Amino acid sequence: MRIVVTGVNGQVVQSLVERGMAGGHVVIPLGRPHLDLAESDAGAIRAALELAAPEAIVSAAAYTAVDKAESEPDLARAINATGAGHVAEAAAALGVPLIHLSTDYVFSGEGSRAWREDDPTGPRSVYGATKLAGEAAVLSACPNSAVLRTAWVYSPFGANFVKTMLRLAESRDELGVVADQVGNPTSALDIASGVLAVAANLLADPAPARRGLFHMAGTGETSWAGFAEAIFTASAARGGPHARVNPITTAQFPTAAVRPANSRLDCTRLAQVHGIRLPAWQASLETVIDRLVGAEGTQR
Ligand SMILES: NC(=O)C1=CN([C@@H]2O[C@H](COP(=O)(O)OP(=O)(O)OC[C@H]3O[C@@H](n4cnc5c(N)ncnc54)[C@H](OP(=O)(O)O)[C@@H]3O)[C@@H](O)[C@H]2O)C=CC1
Ligand SMILES: Cc1cn([C@H]2C[C@H](O)[C@@H](COP(=O)(O)OP(=O)(O)O[C@H]3O[C@@H](C)C(=O)[C@@H](O)[C@H]3O)O2)c(=O)[nH]c1=O
Repeated sequence: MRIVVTGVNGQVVQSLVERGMAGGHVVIPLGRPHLDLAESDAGAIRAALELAAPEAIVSAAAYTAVDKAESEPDLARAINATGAGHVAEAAAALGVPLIHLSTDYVFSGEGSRAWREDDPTGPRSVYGATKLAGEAAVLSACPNSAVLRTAWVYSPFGANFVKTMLRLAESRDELGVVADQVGNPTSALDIASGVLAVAANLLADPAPARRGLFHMAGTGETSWAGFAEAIFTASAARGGPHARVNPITTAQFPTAAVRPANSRLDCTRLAQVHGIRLPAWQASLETVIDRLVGAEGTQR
């Protein structure tokens, strides 16, 4: 496949390049200045994508700074909603399938059951609200699309919770980490493999049943505190940085944006329709820590 992906330095973009090339695909990252989701109009976005001659498009660029979005709602909306809609319009005009990524933060966080695709949304943050608007824009502009909601993404690339924990542990013996927000940690490398499989399925048979909204997250759940403990156990086993985790409540860790307490995603539909189930998050974490913590126990 010849896949064009929006963004260059993003976690999912870099994972797609790595997994795509390993699988014999051509993956072309398309980023600023040629494709700026905040600045480019619909015509410029379409021209940039058309020039790259995709067989499928992956929309992985987004405004992902959850707290900062609270004070930059217009920019977050321009990228996550308007920009995503323009990418979808282009995919429809070019007649190629589109895979668009979205988030667990579209949900309110109430209850304790894992969220299904048809559950009511209720974002608590600007980031979540703009991503939800992006989903609607994509689904209405490009019928041959799959919107994949994922969660708690980490990888050897970019910025993420795993790298933050390892960095903080370089200078602290103990860290307070919230224990009352629960979700599904997801490796961007696993997302990349899942995205490639969905793209191949849509190219082979774009039946309406294969399109639409899907949840795609790591198998198994934990809290941020549980995730941090697993990170430090895996890092310590390799001689890397580690700290004691002090489980705290959300109220004890004030942030600009409200995060869902229950972020669990039910990924049954993806398994039934596309035959895809991501690995257990603990196994994928080991793979990523292997790459982040060097043989001599230092952070790479
Ligand atoms: N990170 C997470 O925990 C989660 C992420 N998601 C979703 O998954 C997708 C991928 O996330 P992830 O890989 O972590 O994202 P990152 O934060 O790692 O990367 C964001 C990407 O978006 C690009 N970008 C930002 N602003 C613009 C702009 N104005 N024009 C063009 N590109 C822009 C960045 O550009 P550049 O290459 O120039 O840096 C970068 O490639 C996103 O849709 C996100 O909402 C869903 C759930 C969890
Ligand atoms: C750094 C730190 C965070 N926390 C808490 C704050 C928050 O509730 C939780 C996660 O913090 P972060 O800010 O790293 O993660 P956050 O930016 O909220 O991560 C989210 O990113 C967006 C893009 C998504 O789509 C979501 O799925 C999710 O992955 O951990 C602590 O309790 N202690 C700490 O030392």
